[in-house]
Amino acid sequence: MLELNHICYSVHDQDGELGILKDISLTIEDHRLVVFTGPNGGGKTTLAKVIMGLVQPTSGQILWNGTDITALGITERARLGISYGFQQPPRFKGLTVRKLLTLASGNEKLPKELCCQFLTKVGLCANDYLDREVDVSLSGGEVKRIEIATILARDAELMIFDEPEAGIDLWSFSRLTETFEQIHSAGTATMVIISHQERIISLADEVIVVGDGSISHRGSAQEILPKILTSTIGSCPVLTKEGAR
Ligand SMILES: Nc1ncnc2c1ncn2[C@@H]1O[C@H](COP(=O)(O)OP(=O)(O)OP(=O)(O)O)[C@@H](O)[C@H]1O
Repeated sequence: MLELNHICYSVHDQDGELGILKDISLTIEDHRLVVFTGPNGGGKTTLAKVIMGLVQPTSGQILWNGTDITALGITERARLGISYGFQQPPRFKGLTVRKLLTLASGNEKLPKELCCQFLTKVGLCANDYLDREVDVSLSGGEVKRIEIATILARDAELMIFDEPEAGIDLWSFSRLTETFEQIHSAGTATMVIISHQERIISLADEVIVVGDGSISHRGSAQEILPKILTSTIGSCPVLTKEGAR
């Protein structure tokens, strides 16, 4: 179980202190699929980075399976079973896709068939990609899918995906949503997916709307989706507290 207690994160700019996350508390039970959505710049990625340990909160506490992990870095959290896929994944010149999957899995002898399965789950044909380097020769959508495959290979207990739909074609997207559904129904991992995509939002057990650094709404996809789809107030409607009233 993941618990965030009164998480705040602020930075200093030329105008003084800028609050980016403002007293966020939430609990995510095991094996749930939770979607963070909301307006651009609302704080979703920062919140995910706080969970992964890429950003240290200014105040507040993070508990993972009852252990306080607030002071732990990304490597220690990864060892505890937390995994994060970047919105814009890095490239690794000199590393092949196969090597990356092998490293992610922690199994030096990861069989080719398993590598193929991970790639198939993100809509990639293994024969075309296993021996390619994860460098600039790959397109943005390809790198994105390869990174998602590494998260699957890691078999983490908590998987955080930051806009997995970004740059991915419709065919691969459909394969990817099936993969999320399969993981969810297998009940083997907790998933936090940052997404603006209706199809992904509809998979969620719970949708958490993050706007202006706070949680403005949370509820089932059935409750939240109609508000997002029908609201026409302002540029990002629903997603203000007033929009909900
Ligand atoms: N280190 C920083 N310094 C200054 N501003 C920052 C910093 N980190 C984040 N921000 C700002 O905090 C806000 C939240 O950013 P974040 O990336 O978390 O939003 P988001 O909800 O993920 O947005 P998007 O949907 O566009 O990906 C943005 O306005 C961003 O510019």
